[in-house]
Formats: sequence, structure tokens, C-alpha cells
Amino acid sequence: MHKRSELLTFDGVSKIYRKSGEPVVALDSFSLSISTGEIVGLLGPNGSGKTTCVKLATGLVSADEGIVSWRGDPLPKQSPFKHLREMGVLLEGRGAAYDRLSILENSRYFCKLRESKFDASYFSELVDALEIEDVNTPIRQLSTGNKLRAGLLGSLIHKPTLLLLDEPTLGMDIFGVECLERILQSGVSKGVAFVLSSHDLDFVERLSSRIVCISGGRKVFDGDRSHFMGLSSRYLLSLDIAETNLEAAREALSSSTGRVWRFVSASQIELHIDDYQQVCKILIDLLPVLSTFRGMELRSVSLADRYKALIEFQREGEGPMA
Ligand SMILES: Nc1ncnc2c1ncn2[C@@H]1O[C@H](COP(=O)(O)OP(=O)(O)OP(=O)(O)O)[C@@H](O)[C@H]1O
Repeated sequence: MHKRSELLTFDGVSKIYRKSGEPVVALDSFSLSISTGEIVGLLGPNGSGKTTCVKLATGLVSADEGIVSWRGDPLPKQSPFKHLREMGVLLEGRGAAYDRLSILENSRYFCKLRESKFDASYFSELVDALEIEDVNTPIRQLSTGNKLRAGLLGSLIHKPTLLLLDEPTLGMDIFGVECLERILQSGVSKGVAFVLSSHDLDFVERLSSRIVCISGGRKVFDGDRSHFMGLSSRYLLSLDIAETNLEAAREALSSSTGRVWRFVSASQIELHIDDYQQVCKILIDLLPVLSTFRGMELRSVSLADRYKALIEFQREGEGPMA
């Protein structure tokens, strides 16, 4: 196993934009540290500050307060782009590729820009890994998913140590997503770090070892994925009920199981359950009335469920959970 070293750090960073003369706090006293060999899922609702993080890390915007550092050195105000030789970026599902150039021409150009030697065999390796069929067509003539593959190749070609991938699966088909997963898994085994800023929560759940959650520009969770997944119950039982008096049905269910069920839609009611033993007990209690429901689903709670609960908790005015 490689020895971890710190790559990117945000220390008490705040970023305030101006919209029609009014201040917009995009990030508020935000601290984060990314080390080699980890895949970090950066989650947050629309407008919570994720893209701003990526822009600050790449020197596209500068912090109003706090310090952004690369390998322990604050990004210099005059030339904040030097570290990009070691960083690959995909911003808002797009690479920085030039539309009129082909994938091959873009790759050569980006290597030159980052003062890195173009490695033809590594280029072929990436073309195969991303299942790219044509490297000579101008980017503008490619389909959306293939443009994204081109952007990913462009962000990888100079062999970066950290990749910031903002919406890396946007418009990508399932085969492309699988290619990307293999690339991430192979990269992380060699010590490369990845930050996945994405609304594709299944993708984040499958790959991330750590979850960072932002809400309203503030960090509300930072920890192992297993910790994040363990924040609340493990199972979700939902029933499709055909009752005309739904509230009465809910009360009957609550009294027969001793639990508080909640409505998720006009005819669906659900219950969070902590562990498998409790699931068994509740199902036994429900057995006599089970056939009166229109349907039943029992599933494990997903990262999307946890994330939704955390953000709702924040919106109700609570503080950070971890
Ligand atoms: N150039 C800008 N000028 C003014 N306000 C901005 C600018 N860029 C971002 N903002 C505001 O800053 C806040 C954070 O935006 P940001 O793009 O970082 O969010 P995000 O988490 O990436 O959102 P999304 O999930 O929708 O991509 C939002 O309120 C946004 O409107």
C-alpha cells in the first residue's frame, strides 16, 4: 500500500460572488483535505458550492477568505495554475477540449500546455479504456457522450495525481460509465486521488471511499462512506395501501408494529428499520394484514436516501452532523 500524502487543502475558505450588486456566499469557512489514493464523493444540492470548490482548486477564481494549498503550499496569487500539471479537471461534465481539434490533437496540445511529454502508448491505453472509436474527428462532430469521453481523456493524458471530476457521468451511457469506473479503480490502486462532484448518487455510492457533503456553502459531513451509510437505519420497508382512510391505516400500522410510519406519496407509506432482526419482527407482526396491501417493498437504504435525509435535516435548521 502506498503512503498517503496530502495534495489539495482548503483551510477556512470563503467565496462570495456578486449577483446584481448583492453578495452571494458560495462557500463559507470551508475546510477540506484530499490525499493520494482516495476517491471522495463531493455531494450537495444545486447551488451549494461544489463547482466553486473545483474553480478555487484550479485557480479559476480566488478565495475571499482562507487559503487553498497544493502539497502544502498556498496557490500563488500571481500564477495559480502551476499545480495543474499534476491535476486533471472536468468541469460541469465538460473537458476543456477545443471543439475544432480532434481528440488526438487536443491530447497533444494539453500535454504541451502542461509541460508533459505526450506518451503515445498511454494515449492508446486511454483510448482503449474509454472505448473511443475515432480519435481524428473534430470534437464538435462527436455525440454528447463521446465529447465527455474526449474530455475525460484530456483530463487524464498528462498523468495527473488528482482528478477533479465535476458531473463525469452526465450524458454518458452505461458502457461509458463502466469504463470510467474501471479507470478510477485502476488509478486509485496506483495512488491517484479523485474528487467526484456528481448528482449521480449510485455512481458516487459504488466508487467513493469518503463522502463530503456541502449545503448552502457549508460542509455538513466529511467522513468514510461506511460512517455516512451508518448514520441512520439500514432498511426501508414500504407498503402500497389501497385504504380510503389513509390516516386510519397509518395509525393502525403504527399501533400494530409500535413504530411511526410516514407517507411518501398519496398511497405509499414507509418505515425505516435499524437492523435485520427488527425487520423480521415487524414482518411477523404485519403477517395477518399483509395481503390487504397492494404491494410491499423491502430494500437496503441507499446513499441517495441518506443524502436526502441529511439535506432535509440541514434545511430544517440543524447544524453539521459530523
Ligand atoms: N459567477 C457567479 N456569479 C454570481 N454567483 C455565482 C457565480 N457562480 C456561482 N454563483 C452562485 O454561487 C452559488 C454556488 O454555486 P456553484 O456553481 O458552486 O454550486 P453547485 O453546487 O456547483 O451547483 P450545481 O449542483 O447546480 O452545479 C450559487 O448560489 C450560484 O448561483
